[in-house]
Amino acid sequence: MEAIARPLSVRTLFNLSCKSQLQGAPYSKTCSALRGAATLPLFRPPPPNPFAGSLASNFQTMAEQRSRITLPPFAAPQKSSGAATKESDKVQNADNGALASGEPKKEPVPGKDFPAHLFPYPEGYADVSLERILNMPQLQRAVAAYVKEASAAAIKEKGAFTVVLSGGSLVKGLSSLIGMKGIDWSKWHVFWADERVVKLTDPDSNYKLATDEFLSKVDIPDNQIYALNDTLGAKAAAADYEKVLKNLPRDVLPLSKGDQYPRFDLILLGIGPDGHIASLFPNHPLVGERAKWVAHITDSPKPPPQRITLTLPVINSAKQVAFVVTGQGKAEVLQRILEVSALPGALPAQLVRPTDGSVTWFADLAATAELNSEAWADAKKFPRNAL
Ligand SMILES: O=C1O[C@H](COP(=O)(O)O)[C@@H](O)[C@H](O)[C@H]1O
Repeated sequence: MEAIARPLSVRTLFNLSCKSQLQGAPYSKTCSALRGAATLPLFRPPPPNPFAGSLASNFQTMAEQRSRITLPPFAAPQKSSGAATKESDKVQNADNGALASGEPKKEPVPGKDFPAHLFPYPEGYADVSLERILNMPQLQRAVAAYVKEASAAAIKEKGAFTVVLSGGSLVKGLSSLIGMKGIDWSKWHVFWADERVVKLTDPDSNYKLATDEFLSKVDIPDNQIYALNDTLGAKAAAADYEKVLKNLPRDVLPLSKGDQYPRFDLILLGIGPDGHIASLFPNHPLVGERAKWVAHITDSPKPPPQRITLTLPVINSAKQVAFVVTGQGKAEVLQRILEVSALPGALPAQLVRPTDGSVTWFADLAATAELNSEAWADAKKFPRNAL
């Protein structure tokens, strides 16, 4: 009797609030906020449902609490019209940097004519979407399903699947692929977006992390897992990795249009709380690297200092790029990446704009807590700096 009359504890109320939202309506960020913050008014009505924005909330089931938002496209680069006359062609060429005499104007060289990291935003116009997913297990399942689909499509098209892994928190998410039916592991070729220049047995090695969590538990042939040569220093290791990529058969790893860079089927990226991707750090001259496929860094702000990394144009040549972002610690940087126009180079993740590919952001609710996605429809461009 006494037990029934006793008021519900604060913790119980919080949990009930979350539970009812889970059962009756999609989870809202109030739910996660309530779990941690006792200062919020207990009975404040929940804010508008973040899954039901005016943008296309075109994916939502009760079994998997998630919503898919297609982001407004990047501004497309101007293309010359096929029907242009000779005169208008000249104007177009002049606009594009060619002199009227037909002699090409010299391209300014990053690092020489202007600071390497202050180049303009790349002119990609990829499809970008954000998958906002309730929690870690659901996010891991969603990422696994997406990777499986990408692998099936690539194997059907060219008999091989080239997938690039990052290190860090995203690797755990790949464990949901283990035991999945219908994946032809024998056709997988695995690479790294970045690697720390340490022994492959070192706890800091991205290879070791992926091997422990995932690669040792699936049947990918060893000679199709392209690890760093850990007997070399950073500079030589980057050159060696680039050589490995260049020597692969082109039916496994084709080149992008223009034959300049490799075109991976899928690149999986995490982001650091500073907005770094792979080992391309904010305002580091390496962000402006154009000539190399793989570059080295010896002063990484995040330890260990010596690393190798794919360069930005290689990332932007991929068929599909997926970001996996989880946890409250990433909420602020995700908001800046998706809603604020930073100086080019200040947030390397903003420079991921594949020329002929798609970008999918997989993020849990904690990581999306700071987004104002309801207002995105009005901004109609990326980043949505009008917000
Ligand atoms: O150092 C690195 O950090 C990033 C982000 O890692 P996270 O643990 O914060 O998710 C990672 O993507 C990169 O590959 C790694 O070398």
